[in-house]
Amino acid sequence: MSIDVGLTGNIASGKSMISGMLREYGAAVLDADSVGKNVLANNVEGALEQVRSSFGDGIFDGKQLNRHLLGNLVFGHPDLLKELNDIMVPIMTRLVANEITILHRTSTVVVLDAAILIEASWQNLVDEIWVVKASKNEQLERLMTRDHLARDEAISRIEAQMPLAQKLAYADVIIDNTMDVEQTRKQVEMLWKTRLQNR
Ligand SMILES: CC(C)(COP(=O)(O)OP(=O)(O)OC[C@H]1O[C@@H](n2cnc3c(N)ncnc32)[C@H](O)[C@@H]1O)[C@@H](O)C(=O)NCCC(=O)NCCS
Ligand SMILES: Nc1ncnc2c1ncn2[C@@H]1O[C@H](COP(=O)(O)OP(=O)(O)OP(=O)(O)O)[C@@H](O)[C@H]1O
Repeated sequence: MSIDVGLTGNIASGKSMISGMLREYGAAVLDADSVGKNVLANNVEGALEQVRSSFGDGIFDGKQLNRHLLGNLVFGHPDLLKELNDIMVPIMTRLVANEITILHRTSTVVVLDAAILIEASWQNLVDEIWVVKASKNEQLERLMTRDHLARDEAISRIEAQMPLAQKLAYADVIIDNTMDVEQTRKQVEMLWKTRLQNR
């Protein structure tokens, strides 16, 4: 029997690191950030044109979308983030659902790595929800380092997301990533062995 795991948690909490570990054990991983990037890079269903007509030419360098500028715009303004989500989420939902079906042709375990899993109602696409826990300070430090963001840019990205406490209410499994990487790896190894390995 196959299984779909929705791996969520807030920005820079460690989802990609954990999905990378699950991939090493044998899971197929679908990264929602990559799906979103593909939608805009390839103008899937006219998304890029919709973004230009909603947000204007100021976030483009010629024909090229400046993702950093769009991020600075929407993450500071909930109404604008909603406008972007209204364009992106329906398109991404179709792609994510389709991709999960395709991945199941070759893998029994599929992990959907998505910060917006609950916000996008993708909990309906998976069997279990795993939530990664990190403190806001850890998110902030890791985000500034990873994405070379200024403190205020990083804070606005963190504050734009559904609070962790709300996500935890949906959790079948909680992964504590507040310690060092080895402590997290031990939890992931145990979860693989007890919940996924024999699928
Ligand atoms: C606003 C955009 C252009 C900023 O691009 P940028 O390259 O700076 O960031 P990137 O896409 O790598 O996202 C970084 C992180 O931001 C957070 N994030 C991204 N989009 C959202 C969103 N709509 N709501 C809440 N958090 C988000 C996630 O934690 C994500 O991992 C981009 O994030 C985007 O197109 N977002 C809408 C599509 C989407 O929801 N993607 C995320 C799926 S999890
Ligand atoms: N326990 C940890 N200790 C130290 N650094 C960590 C730990 N966990 C993750 N990191 C680092 O923090 C950064 C953020 O982790 P990661 O990219 O996995 O987060 P994410 O949840 O996938 O973020 P996003 O929502 O933006 O996709 C990475 O540079 C990662 O190497």
